[in-house]
Amino acid sequence: MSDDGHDGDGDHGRGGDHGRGSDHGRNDRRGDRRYGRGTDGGAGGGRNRSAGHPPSRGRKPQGARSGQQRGRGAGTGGGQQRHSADPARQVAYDVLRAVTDEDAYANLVLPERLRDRRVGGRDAAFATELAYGTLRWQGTYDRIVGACVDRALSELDPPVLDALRLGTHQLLALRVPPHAAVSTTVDLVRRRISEGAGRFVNAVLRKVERHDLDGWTAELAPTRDDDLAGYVAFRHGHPAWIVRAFRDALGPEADGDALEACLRANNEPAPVALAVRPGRGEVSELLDAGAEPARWSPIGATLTSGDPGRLAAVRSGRAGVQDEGSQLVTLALAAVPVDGPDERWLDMCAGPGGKAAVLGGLVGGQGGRLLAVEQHVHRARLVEQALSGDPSEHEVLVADATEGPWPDEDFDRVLLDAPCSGLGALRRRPEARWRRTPADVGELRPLQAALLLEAARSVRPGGVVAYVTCTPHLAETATIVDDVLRKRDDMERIDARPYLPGVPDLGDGPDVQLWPHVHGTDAMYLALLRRTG
Ligand SMILES: C[S@@+](CC[C@H](N)C(=O)[O-])C[C@H]1O[C@@H](n2cnc3c(N)ncnc32)[C@H](O)[C@@H]1O
Repeated sequence: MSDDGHDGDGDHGRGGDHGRGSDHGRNDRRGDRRYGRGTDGGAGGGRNRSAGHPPSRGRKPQGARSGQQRGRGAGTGGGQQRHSADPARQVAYDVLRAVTDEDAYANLVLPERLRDRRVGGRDAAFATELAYGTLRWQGTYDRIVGACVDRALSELDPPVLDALRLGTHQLLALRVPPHAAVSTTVDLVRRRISEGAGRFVNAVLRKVERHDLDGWTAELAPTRDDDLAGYVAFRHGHPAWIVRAFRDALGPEADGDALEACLRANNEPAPVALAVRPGRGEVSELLDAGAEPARWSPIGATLTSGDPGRLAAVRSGRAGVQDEGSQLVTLALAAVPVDGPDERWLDMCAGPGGKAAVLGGLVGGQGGRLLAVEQHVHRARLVEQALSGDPSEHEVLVADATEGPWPDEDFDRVLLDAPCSGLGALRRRPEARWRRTPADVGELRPLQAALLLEAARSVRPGGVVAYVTCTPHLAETATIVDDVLRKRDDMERIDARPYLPGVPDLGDGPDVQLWPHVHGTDAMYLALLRRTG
């Protein structure tokens, strides 16, 4: 797991539960069998061709599948299932089931399931592509599956729907031969659910197979000219409201191609970015261990293969996993000149502590101290861990930072890495785009504004505040800053761009918006504000 708050810790918002989503309750519908009532009729007349499948990876001899009704085995891969010859698909299906039924986070569940089923190497890579790809494209696949069945998707048994999504991904996005995509999915459904469900899935996937993604786009999506957001939402597997938010944030000059490039980047795996903790580690150590230099961050490196946990620097806490965008915005705050003392730094929303670990080292290097505040105890513990071994003076405080228990004007620099929708880190959270809603953004706004007002109260005249989010949504970024500046005429925006030296394409300023398709980072937003009086 990353130690960066934006890198897949599963919570960009209010510090919820780890390992499963807590923000959107789901009905547990296990055991509710609503796929085709014992036949394949629900698919609208598809033939049951399962008996005629060509041999493919993962098929067992017929005799191994006696007693097909697997009862509760349709769940998330409990221990009773028989060993399968197709471990990658089993793992991917386990992950989809956990995400659907338990609101789990795929990036946390996948490594567990790979370990449980002892899947490694190329199978692990294939399982990851299957699970992450299926989750990313879920909305598009649901539209396609919906066009191939004669009932509402909500009437399908969730384990069956997950299997249909998995089969659809193989048919439309991977180079799996169609017969193998269908037969392996049907085989999996027979083992994990029932013969009847297998027939149903067979019939539906035979219909999905009729078109490729372009064909389905032509059939189901609006045209690009009529409705750009609707078209690219379907074509790139995003909800339309998120597409519109990205389009607004990209700005009026950005054309449809830029929007599509941005969405395409959200569908690519993020690189494993590392940062050394100032005062504790050296980039050279990461490079000696096989990492490559980061493009711009002087404390960064990129691991092109392998597990970061194997690096001694990471294991010892001299370095951590942290998106390069997170590094750049943190370093920018530290680089702005301030007149007078520069000894007291505040990180208002510190959990799990990636940026605090960088700030602690930097302020410690000049003899100052860091106060790291986090509202949730379990996340405050992670901040402690991130800062443990840091020789500088620091304190971790569990508190609500909207009501900080410190005097006015107490700090020279303040980082507000605000709880946000996390739409800038969709690369890392494959299911997140379908869980988030516009209402989440609306709910976060008052908290973001209250925290920024508190940051303004906390910084001394001449001191500087960094307002950071891992979302480009304008309702969480520039408009929050605008609102607060209207209330605080003793705060002014600073042009942030010079404090990200060498980073190209930073727009017209004064705020900075990084982009996955332009900078290869998460879509981090940074506004720098100086207190003038
Ligand atoms: C985006 S994350 C911060 C990531 C962190 N800066 C890092 O780099 O690791 C936002 C954090 O703010 C915390 N938080 C939310 N509301 C808060 C509040 N009112 N006071 C303090 N912390 C809060 C959340 O629990 C979450 O850990």
